[in-house]
Amino acid sequence: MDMEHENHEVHNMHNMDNMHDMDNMDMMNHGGHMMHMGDMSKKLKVAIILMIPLLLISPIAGFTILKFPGSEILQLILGTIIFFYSGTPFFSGAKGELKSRKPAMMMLITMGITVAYAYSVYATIMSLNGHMGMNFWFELATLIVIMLIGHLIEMKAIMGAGDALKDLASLVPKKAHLKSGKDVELSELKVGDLLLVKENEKIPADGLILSEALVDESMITGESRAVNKKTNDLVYGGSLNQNQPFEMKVTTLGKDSFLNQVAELVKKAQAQKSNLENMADRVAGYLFYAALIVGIFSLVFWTISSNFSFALLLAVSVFVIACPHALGLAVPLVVSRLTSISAKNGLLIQNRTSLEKINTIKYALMDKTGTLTDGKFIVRNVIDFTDETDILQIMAALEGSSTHPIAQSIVSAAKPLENLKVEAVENIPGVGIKGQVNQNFYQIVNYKYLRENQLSYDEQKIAQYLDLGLTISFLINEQQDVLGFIALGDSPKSDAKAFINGLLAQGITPVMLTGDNKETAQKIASALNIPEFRAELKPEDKAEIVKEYQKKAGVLFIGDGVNDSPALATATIGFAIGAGTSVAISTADVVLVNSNPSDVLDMINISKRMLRKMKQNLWFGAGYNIIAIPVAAGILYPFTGIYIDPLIAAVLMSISTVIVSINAMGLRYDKK
Ligand SMILES: Nc1ncnc2c1ncn2[C@@H]1O[C@H](COP(=O)(O)OP(=O)(O)OP(=O)(O)O)[C@@H](O)[C@H]1O
Ligand SMILES: [Cu+]
Ligand SMILES: [Mg+2]
Repeated sequence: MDMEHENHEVHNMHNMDNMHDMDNMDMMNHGGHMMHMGDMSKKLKVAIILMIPLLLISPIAGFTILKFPGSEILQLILGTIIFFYSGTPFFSGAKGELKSRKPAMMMLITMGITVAYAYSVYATIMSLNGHMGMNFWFELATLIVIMLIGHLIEMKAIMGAGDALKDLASLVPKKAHLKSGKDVELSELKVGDLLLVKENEKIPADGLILSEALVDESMITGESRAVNKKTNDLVYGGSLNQNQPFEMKVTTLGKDSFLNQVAELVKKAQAQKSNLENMADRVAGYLFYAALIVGIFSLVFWTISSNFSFALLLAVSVFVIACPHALGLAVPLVVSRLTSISAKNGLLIQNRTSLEKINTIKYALMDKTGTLTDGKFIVRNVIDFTDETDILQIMAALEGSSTHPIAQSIVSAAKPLENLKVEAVENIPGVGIKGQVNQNFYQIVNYKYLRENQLSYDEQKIAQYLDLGLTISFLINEQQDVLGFIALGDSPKSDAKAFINGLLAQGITPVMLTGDNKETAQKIASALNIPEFRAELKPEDKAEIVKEYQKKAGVLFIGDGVNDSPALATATIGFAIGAGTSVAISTADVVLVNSNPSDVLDMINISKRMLRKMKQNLWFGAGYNIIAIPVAAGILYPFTGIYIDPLIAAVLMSISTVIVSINAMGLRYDKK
């Protein structure tokens, strides 16, 4: 690896803080506008300072506190400065919206303040020429002030909700101690460096530990227990060394580090747009046109039936109150909460949009080996029909390169291999493995293969192992003679039963799908109380069965193996076991970091709450306008005398976004 490249990656890691800010910018970028918080607060301060003299010299409800020659010119000057200086965030926002041909909230605000400004200039010129008229200078100033405050509050709210990434970034310490005694910046670290990690310090990078230590990884994996690390175990940058100093060797840095990958996932999950969100965007677009039409209509109507300046006032209110901020934030705010809550519960969301389908779920299809069982097979018995060969040796030789859990247990049960020559090894999906050992061709096959190919075998000898619910792997030669078999077993995970019961309690039917034999499947199913199961499946069968169930309702799939990936991709929501194969992990919607199937129950509950919050927010964000726009247009005025001043309209608009963000923050979840 060339050094420059590597340094660049490390640099990326350091920039995680910036990355976080950029993310928020993206969110604020809804209608194509971008605002800077610091800039905005300066513009707000200027507007507030100029607003005070304006308050004294402007007519408010027909009464002016201070009147002196030239005071009208002064109003014009102050108002113009406020409009052109403090109003710019809205203008540039509107420009962006026009460019992307999606007129929305910034356009509405710009229309509102521009109408108010133009009319005030006109009224001031008229009154200088002796015509009396009402002007909006004070309204204009307060409107801009409140809009700026509203948007500042809202930006802060988003930042608060989006803290997940910042929390992750702050986990990594700034410096690392080299074993040689020197302290270096993280950016100077290289793969292979030996580091010293002191007691109660954060681990600076991913690497192999060279002694023993107790490490708290809760901030990364969500696992609350401290993990006892032994020599050559992996430790992750960002976790906490709890008891004694240790040395470690750096293995991964920067972009490839575990923490950075988590951060990337969080970022991706937040950037995805779901159906609900696209709907919100569309409604926000419609609101612009609705406000435009209603605004113009009320302008014409009230000019005819009342007077022009009252008509203008109401038109401005309509534009301002319709600003669909609450709508635009309804979903993103809930999403930021979702990602951080889930991460704390050991759930990594890779594709959150599928979680919105949670209420359709009626079936949970799951794999057996590695998902419900721990996938650590133990060889129980080796039955060798031959005299001249050691079948365990041959089988271990064939399995040497396989990642299948059965393969790994056979390899570890065998004595260290003698000089066997292993060639042309090939997996037989759903069956086993084949290849040559010392020039002789062999296959490892399962029980199903034996029956389907009608090989002769001693049924009696097998029956007792099947009764025990063991998995059996047979060794056959080129002539398809059965040379012997190995009976293996693994045991259910400790929380598998709680998981199944949890699903049943939620009205979700668990179904086990396995490549293993029927007898083993039956044993596990009845031990765990699983009502339906299918066994002896080929890898492609699992996805087909998922489709079959999907005709009836939404389907969850939980799996770990290569043979589970098609099903994971097909399912409505796919969950991969964190300790599973990388293929399974990359196709899943959610990764169970702690490899406990029962964490799926947490995700179900969190998703349901998330969906409820999103819907509440969308209804509120859209519903508020159904009432607010007509009232702002003066519909109540003829009967009750009630109308909405632009100032009040701006306050209501801000309050509506605050309500939406408070509601989103209310998304909480505590594991029972
Ligand atoms: N490398 C292998 N060595 C021995 N047997 C194998 C091997 N690969 C597959 N098999 C046989 O094929 C069957 C199906 O394998 P597959 O990987 O599809 O499912 P599985 O991992 O056993 O079970 P599950 O689907 O529950 O995870 C296994 O039960 C086993 O009998
Ligand atoms: Cu707004
Ligand atoms: Mg499996």
